Amino acid sequence: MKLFAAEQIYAADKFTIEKQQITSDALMEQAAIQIFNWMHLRMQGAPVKIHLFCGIGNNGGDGMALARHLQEHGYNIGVHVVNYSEKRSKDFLINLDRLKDRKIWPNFIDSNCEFPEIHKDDIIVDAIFGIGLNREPSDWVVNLIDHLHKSEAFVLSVDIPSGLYTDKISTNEKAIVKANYVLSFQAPKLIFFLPDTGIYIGQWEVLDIGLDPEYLSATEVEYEIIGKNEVLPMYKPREKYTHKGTYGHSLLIGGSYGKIGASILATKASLKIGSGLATAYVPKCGYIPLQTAVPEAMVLTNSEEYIADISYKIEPNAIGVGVGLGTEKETVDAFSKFLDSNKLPLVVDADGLNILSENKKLLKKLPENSILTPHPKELERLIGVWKGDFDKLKKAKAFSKKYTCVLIIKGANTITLFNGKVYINTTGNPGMATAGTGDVLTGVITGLMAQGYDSLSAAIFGVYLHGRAGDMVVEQVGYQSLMASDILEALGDAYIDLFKVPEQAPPQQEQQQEEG
Ligand SMILES: NC(=O)C1=CN([C@@H]2O[C@H](COP(=O)(O)OP(=O)(O)OC[C@H]3O[C@@H](n4cnc5c(N)ncnc54)[C@H](OP(=O)(O)O)[C@@H]3O)[C@@H](O)[C@H]2O)[C@H](O)CC1
Ligand SMILES: [K+]
Repeated sequence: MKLFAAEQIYAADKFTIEKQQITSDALMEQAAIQIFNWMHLRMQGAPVKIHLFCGIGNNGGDGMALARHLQEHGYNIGVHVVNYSEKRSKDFLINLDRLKDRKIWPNFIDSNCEFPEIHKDDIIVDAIFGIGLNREPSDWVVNLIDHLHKSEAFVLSVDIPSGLYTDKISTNEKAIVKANYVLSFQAPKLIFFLPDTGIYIGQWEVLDIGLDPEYLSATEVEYEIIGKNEVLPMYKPREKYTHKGTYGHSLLIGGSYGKIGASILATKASLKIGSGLATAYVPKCGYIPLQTAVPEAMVLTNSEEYIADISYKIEPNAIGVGVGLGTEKETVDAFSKFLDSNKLPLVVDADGLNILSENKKLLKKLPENSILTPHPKELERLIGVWKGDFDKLKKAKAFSKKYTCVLIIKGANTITLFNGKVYINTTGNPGMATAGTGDVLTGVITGLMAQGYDSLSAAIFGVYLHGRAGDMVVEQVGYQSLMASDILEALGDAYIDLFKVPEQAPPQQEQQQEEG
């Protein structure tokens, strides 16, 4: 699903208004009705007090129009205008008048006013700022936001939590509304998925307000979120008259004394994801563990406790390197020599990444379209420190461009970057923050490449399947007990699930069906 920048949303508004020959306040009305339907379906006329805090722009206008619909259906509302500027938007004013026509007189709040009392069981609708925030809110608005938080009431934010910018990080965390739920128009926003800003969003849902679908589909975006709909077209079905050679040979280079488990996990994962053959290249101390734990795999060995040379006669289709590798001087030299002769794009993880960041000149030796899979600390060693998520993305994009590599930034929403585009994964859970899950991911991606997936597809699809396997197995074992081997075992279920459960219909469609 595409994630649009604020300017693209404003442009889509303009285009839709012209094409459909409607007014901008009709679009606002559409947005407000969608929110009203959402609330009404859940609240069923409950007499809970709803406090609507509305700014003076179009986000506030949405709130004012919503207030009118709630009032018309008998809800117990209090409308508060957060009067932070004299520059009220046209559609805000139209909706203010419509409220007044119905004898609803909002409470105007400014720097000199007492804030309204809010009870813990009330509901707050946050329509103070939307995607138009362009500077830090005044101190009194920050105090108001603090007042909202102190009430402990449920907060429903319109479009985005007020105080979040769409393209940068706020300098004052107190100026940001913590939303229990966000109803976002047309598409989710990038900030919902970044660690610095995602913390302000409990849950989110998208409401279709009728922006022109053709315009949206023709609009090129920098950011996409990846769910089942996005990965399904990548899937390569298994054909009848084929054999193990058809599905490629994965080579997993890694392991050292005490870290042979990493090689076992990666090698097994490459087979579990469908590689026809797999070979583990490990130091001798890994020979028996590997042959015992993964009888399906072949094993090549080198010196005793760590890899001191990388040479082989096999012809793999994909190579994953780095898991459990260690950073001994001889290993670094072996890796460097290997890079001189190797032509296949690599999947590099763990100590492979550490060696690269300690010896940056080796980065130039990586074949084009190699995949690097750092967690945040490893990323920092590669690209340097960053100031906030947007700076991190900028630096990561520049890095991926400079070395023509796919960069996978592991985290709560794992992010894949390539060729200036960013793909945000939606599967996975906190239970996966545990030893060995990265090794499994390396094996998964290597195994996909062995089967002929190009680097970017292998990265996106592999991250999705790995997360989905984690999500499926966590339901049986729970967050705390989830182990990397459990993910391995669930990879097959993740594949089957691709075709089993249709992706949930967007909520507003369900709503219309129920109502109609
Ligand atoms: N297609 C859609 O998604 C639709 C979305 N709608 C809603 O519209 C908002 C965006 O509305 P907009 O009026 O552009 O912006 P805001 O409501 O977020 O902000 C209003 C103005 O406030 C000024 N501003 C910005 N930051 C501050 C600040 N810190 N202090 C005071 N004032 C501030 C700014 O104007 P300036 O000229 O003063 O710079 C903003 O313009 C979107 O989020 C949706 O909720 C439509 O209703 C339907 C279509
Ligand atoms: K808001």
